[in-house]
This record gives sequence, C-alpha cells and structure tokens, in this order.
Amino acid sequence: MTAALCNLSNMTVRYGGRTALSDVSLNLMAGERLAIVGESGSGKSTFVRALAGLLPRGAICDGQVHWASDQAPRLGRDIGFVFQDASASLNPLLRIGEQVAEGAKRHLGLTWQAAYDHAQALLEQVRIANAPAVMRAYPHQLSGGQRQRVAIAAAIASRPSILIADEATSALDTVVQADIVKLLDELVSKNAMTLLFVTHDIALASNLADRIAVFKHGHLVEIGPVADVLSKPRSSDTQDLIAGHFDLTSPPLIAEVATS
Ligand SMILES: Nc1ncnc2c1ncn2[C@@H]1O[C@H](COP(=O)(O)OP(=O)(O)OP(=O)(O)O)[C@@H](O)[C@H]1O
Repeated sequence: MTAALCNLSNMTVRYGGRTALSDVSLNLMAGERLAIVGESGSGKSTFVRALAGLLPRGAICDGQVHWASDQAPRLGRDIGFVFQDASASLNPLLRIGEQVAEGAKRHLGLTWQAAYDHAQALLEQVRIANAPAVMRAYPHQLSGGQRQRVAIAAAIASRPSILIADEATSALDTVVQADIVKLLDELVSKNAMTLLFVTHDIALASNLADRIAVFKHGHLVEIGPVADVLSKPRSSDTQDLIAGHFDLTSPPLIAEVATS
C-alpha cells in the first residue's frame, strides 16, 4: 500500500427524495484491499457504484472525487466490476468465450483470435476446469460458482487496476464462497490490483481485506485496518456487526488478527 489512488470528500447520493449515502469521505490507497461492510440498505452498493460511475439514471451524486491519475479510471477498462448475480451480468445468448474475449478485444486492442486465446487463459486463471469446452458453453450450462468465476474473468479481461466485487460471493454456498474469496485474493495479488470488496459479512471481509469501512444508514461510521476494527471497534455499529458474528467474538481469533 503506497499512495492515495483516490480522494473522496463529502460524497452524498440521493435517489429521488431518499438519501442513500451521506457525506462520505475517505482515501482509497493504491494496491489496498478495502472491504465495505454494513447491514442491508446501509449504502454499500451505492458507494461503489458511485465510485465506478454506475449509478442509475436519476440518482444525484454530490461531493468531490479526486483521482491521482490524470484521467478518471473508466469502467470496463480500468475498473472491473463483479456483481452479486453473475446471471445478470452475463449475456444468456452469447457463448462464454465471446463474452470474456469481448472486453479484451475492445480495451486491449487485440485481434479476435488473440482476445479469444486471452479469454481461455483467463478461464484457466480463474480455475475453470476444461476451459476450452466452457469457452463454447452458454451461461445457463454452468453452475452458479462457475458463472461467478466467468464473471470475474470477464471483469479482469481488460487488465483493470481496480476490481470491485459487490457481494460477489453472497449468492454462493459457503464452500464455493470460500473458493471464490481465495481466487480473488490470488488474482488481486498476482495482478497488483486495488480491491473493493462489498459484503455484509464482516468475517469474510476480515479474511481478505487490509482495511474495513463500516457503513450504517448511508454514513461511513468507521474505517481502519482489519486488526484495529476487529479488536478495538470505535463505533457501536461495528461492535454490533462483530457481536452478530460468533466466530469473530471468540478471543483466539481476535488475538490472532490483532497480532498479524
Ligand atoms: N435505484 C434505487 N432507487 C431508489 N432507492 C435505491 C436504489 N438503490 C438503492 N436504493 C436505496 O438506497 C439505500 C442504500 O441501498 P444500497 O443498495 O446502496 O445498500 P446496500 O448496503 O448495498 O444494501 P444490500 O446489502 O441490501 O445490497 C437503500 O435504502 C435502498 O433502498
């Protein structure tokens, strides 16, 4: 973790008369893994969507976002986004190979054949078994876990520097979820990406992140290194999230995290 990649001040988002995000200020550090944690409706998705330029039409966003680079990162090129439901982000009518190759062709300027080869290598990287056959398959022919791996491959096809995973594992069963978290961990390290990982599960966040940002009712109530947030939570909302998670309240785990 080195310099600030992005400086956000007083970000506020409104949907019609409803304020979904209130005055959020934070620095996103280059190369960090930041977990965005909070209960349902706390504004997590709104926050990452605002950062990625993905807010729906009609949403009003105020505040300043200052990127360290000359140009703001572009979604699909510099920012890869993985949604909770891979079925919603994959085109049911297109073969997997075409979907993953598409981003690489468009953003990396590869020929179709080179993009296709790149896509197959990505499927292997996200540990899809029998990648050549899966390249020819349609989304409905894959399991939920495989579809999420494909969605991750598609999100990183343009070699983005920032990866945003918005509840990308919450629709999966616990074993597959753990596998995908491990995969994200490896991909982010290998490709030196900055990761924003949205989850309502503070335990999951603590396995993957360097820092945790806790949201409640659209407010950023706490942000800090995982060990500090878990062992010395400053906000009662963070305490509630931890208390709601039996494993995290067990002294050995807190001690382990605090000393790591
Ligand atoms: N497109 C929208 N139009 C109107 N209100 C919205 C829209 N998207 C979100 N909201 C509202 O904004 C608030 C924050 O929603 P958001 O989806 O950001 O929360 P979240 O923490 O990601 O929740 P979840 O974990 O359930 O996805 C909620 O009250 C939600 O109902």
